[in-house]
Order: sequence, then C-alpha cells, then structure tokens
Amino acid sequence: MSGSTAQKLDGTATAATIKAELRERVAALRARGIVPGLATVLVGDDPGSQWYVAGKHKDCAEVGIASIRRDLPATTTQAELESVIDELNAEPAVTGFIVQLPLPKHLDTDAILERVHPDKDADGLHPTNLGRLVLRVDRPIDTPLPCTPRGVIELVERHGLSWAGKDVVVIGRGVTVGRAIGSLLTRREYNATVTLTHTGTRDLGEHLRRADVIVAAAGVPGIVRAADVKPGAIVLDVGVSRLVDPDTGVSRIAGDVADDVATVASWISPNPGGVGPMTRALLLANVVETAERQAG
Ligand SMILES: Nc1nc2c(c(=O)[nH]1)N[C@@H](CN(C=O)c1ccc(C(=O)N[C@@H](CCC(=O)O)C(=O)O)cc1)CN2
Repeated sequence: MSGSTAQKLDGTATAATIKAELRERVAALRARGIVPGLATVLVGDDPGSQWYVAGKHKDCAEVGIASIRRDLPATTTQAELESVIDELNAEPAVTGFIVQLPLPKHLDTDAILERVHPDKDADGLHPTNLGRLVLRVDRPIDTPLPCTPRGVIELVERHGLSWAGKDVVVIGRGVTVGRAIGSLLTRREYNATVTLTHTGTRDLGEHLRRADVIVAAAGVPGIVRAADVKPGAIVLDVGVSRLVDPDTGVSRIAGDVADDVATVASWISPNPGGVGPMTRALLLANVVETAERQAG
C-alpha cells in the first residue's frame, strides 16, 4: 500500500506457527492411540463455502487430524440435515464437526447449530457453549470458543500487543464474530472495553474515531476509512465481500477497511492474509483441545 505506515498483523505466518504447535500436540495424542477427527457438513454449491471447506480438510491433513467430509445438495431438507448431524454426534471417530455457514435460506440455522452435540461443537457456536462463554466470568472456559473471535484475539497477542484497557469498537453483530467477541474481550484475562456497533448505530464514525482497536466485520467494502480512524489505532479487517470486475468477470476479495487506513493505523490485518487463516487455525485448535479433554 502506498504511504502505508502501519505494521502488518500477519495472519498467514501466525497461523503457520499455531499449526506447527498443534502438529506436536496431535502427535502426542496419536502416540497415546488417540486420533482427533474433524467432520465438515456442507450444504449446496456456493463456491466460497466449497473453498473454505476444502481448506479445512487440507489444514487437518497438515497437522495430522483425520477428516471426514459430508457434502449435501442444496435441496437437502431440514430433516435430512438433522439426521446427518445425529449420525456425526454418534460417530466415535469424529471428535468435533462444523456445519459450514451460511446455510441455504430454507434451512433453520439456529435449529441446526443447536442440534450439534455441545461436546462436538468444533465451531463453538452451540447455545450451550456460547452460554458458558457469557456465564463463566471468573473461571477458565473449558469448552470450544468461536474460531474467528479467537483468531482475532490471538493475532493481536502473538504480535506482542495487549488488549488490556483498550477501547475496542466492533462493527457487525453476526453470530460468527460480533456477538461473541465482546463476551471474550471483556473477560478479565483481556480486560478490554467493547462497543458493538451495527446497522442501527446512529453515528458509526463517532465510535470509530475514539477506538484504540477496530474489529470490522460488517461485510461492507471500505466502511472503515482513514478519516474515521484515530492515529495509532489497531485495525482488524474481518469482513469479506467478493467483487466481480464487470469487464473481466474476475472476482477479488474486498475487506471492510479502505486502503488509506494503513496511513494512520499502527497495526493492520491484511485481507486476505489476516484473520481468515487464523479462523482456520483456531478451528484446528478447538478440535485438538476437545480431543485432549476427552483423553483426560
Ligand atoms: N461454520 C462456519 N461457517 C463460517 C465460518 C466459521 O467460522 N464457521 N466463517 C466464515 C468462513 N470461513 C470459515 O468457515 C473462512 C473464511 C475465510 C478464510 C480465509 O482463510 N480466507 C482467506 C482468503 C480466501 C480467499 O481467497 O477466498 C484469507 O483471509 O486470507 C477461512 C475460513 C463463514 N462461514
């Protein structure tokens, strides 16, 4: 980026480090006869979701986690999907599994997430696990946590930065990021102060301009502009939009953060190459930790 002064929060390199650590923990489990296994459930043929799911299986192979793939047609009914989930809940080779989101519109996502057994919820999105995150204020959480919020937190900490005392403004109230990140960051071990903004927020710029850290997960390209960022702020770009060039038909990823933000921020996560790879790495961490808990 021209005129960029911000340092890079390198998700690709950090995820590689986390995967190397996990490879050792998986080897230790395997030495005890325990093989962690991740299953994925994909409904429909959305190219983005197919790419993400393929990446999850590649990651598993890299660290030694066994993986099972269940791809279902877009016409799958609620009852058919629930029966696949029941099978995976009962399958001993599956330590944990995920249902790739978003699901086709005719399916009830909340009911599906609730159908996954909480002990096998590799995404940390089951109501019981999200409830534990909210309720267990003063003791460690020994259940899976949502992967993207975990990835955001680790990306910052593994670059030697602290969350303590920071004013954090999150944009977007979606289930995979916005709703959980405030519950995590306000825990004593992080001690941040969090404002969750959304489409009903009256003056987003006013919130952004006083933020020490911005976590942008709106899915609106360029919603965070340099004029709305405090000099020296840390900016995490989580939003993903796919823009198609009308002339060439070639698509590219556009994040929520405009290019000029790199001239005022102190640290910025690129997109791609920032929070996305961390989301993938922390999914593996959830599976390994679940296997370690099951092993006792
Ligand atoms: N069940 C879930 N569904 C979805 C989740 C989730 O955590 N659980 N998050 C997203 C998609 N996602 C993982 O599933 C995901 C998104 C992005 C990346 C990633 O590595 N992106 C790359 C760029 C990819 C590209 O070029 O297209 C990057 O940021 O560098 C990984 C996983 C929604 N659904």
